[in-house]
Amino acid sequence: MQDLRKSFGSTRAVDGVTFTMGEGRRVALLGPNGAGKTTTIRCISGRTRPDSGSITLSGRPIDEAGVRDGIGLVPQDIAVYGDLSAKQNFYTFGRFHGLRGDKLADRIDWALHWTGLDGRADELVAGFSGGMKRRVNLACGVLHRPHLILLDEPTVGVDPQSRHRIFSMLNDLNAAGTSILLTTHHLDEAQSQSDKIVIVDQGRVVAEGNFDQLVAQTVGPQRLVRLRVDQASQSPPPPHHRDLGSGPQHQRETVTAGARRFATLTAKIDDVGRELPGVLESARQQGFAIHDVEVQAPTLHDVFLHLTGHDLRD
Ligand SMILES: Nc1ncnc2c1ncn2[C@@H]1O[C@H](COP(=O)(O)OP(=O)(O)OP(=O)(O)O)[C@@H](O)[C@H]1O
Repeated sequence: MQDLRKSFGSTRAVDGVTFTMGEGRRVALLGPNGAGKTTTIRCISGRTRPDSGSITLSGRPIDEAGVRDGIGLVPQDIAVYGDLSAKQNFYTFGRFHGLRGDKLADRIDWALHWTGLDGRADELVAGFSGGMKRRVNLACGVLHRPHLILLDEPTVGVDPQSRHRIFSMLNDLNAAGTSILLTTHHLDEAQSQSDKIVIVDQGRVVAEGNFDQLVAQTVGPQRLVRLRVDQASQSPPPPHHRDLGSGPQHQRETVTAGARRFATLTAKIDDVGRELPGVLESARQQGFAIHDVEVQAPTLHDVFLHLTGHDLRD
């Protein structure tokens, strides 16, 4: 995708988006509400006409006859027929995708098996749970064996167990060579379900790469060390800033549990093996009894904040 642009009136929904995917890859478009993710997906699927820019699939312009046949779209809103059974939905969507005869019958069997709905094939979808409806929605978009699946927020409103199941289904397709482009505003989903993350904000790509590359490009390898210390022996209480020997550090909070007072001290270090012993020793020399140590690696949240200056949920 090269320099894709789309405005709605004065709103620049997509403002020059460029990225590549690669065959068989799993790419996550990560961004807050209104970042332009859905509009990007809709431009690829042909539901929205971009103002400018180019999209190619396996080297062919996406508007060329037949190219979009290799794409499967799974929309954010569940778009299946509640008054039809799972099997009837697969039959109907299979026909939309041009399947007929034995091929259609084979794919209906496959979809029922893939969604785990073999035993509920003839029940009306309206009576299904949210997670089951999502699975039917997913299968309806991929009945025709697309090379590329576009998934717009595939797990909105589903419980963690259903989420896990949906991603396991997608992993099966990806393992068989299908490329997957999904939009999400879940940091954990982007990190665990993709081998490349494209971070979008206000219609623009602000960074792309795998998680390690994004961390290296932004916050770097710095770890946050949290020491939970016992202040019972400290008299008078420690000042707010303490020298733990490495990086900036400060006293974060003091809590009282019975007669004991606990405080959390923090330090930032680059090399856990080399610097952590010094931090612990420094706290010990200052008279703190250490209860707990937590070392926190940079997260995608830190990366996003670093890049955009705001939280993903702002
Ligand atoms: N059909 C439309 N008419 C007018 N404005 C639109 C239309 N579609 C999208 N927009 C606007 O374009 C911007 C980008 O919207 P889009 O839905 O692409 O973002 P998104 O990242 O997918 O957000 P969400 O996570 O909320 O779905 C928003 O400001 C949105 O209000």
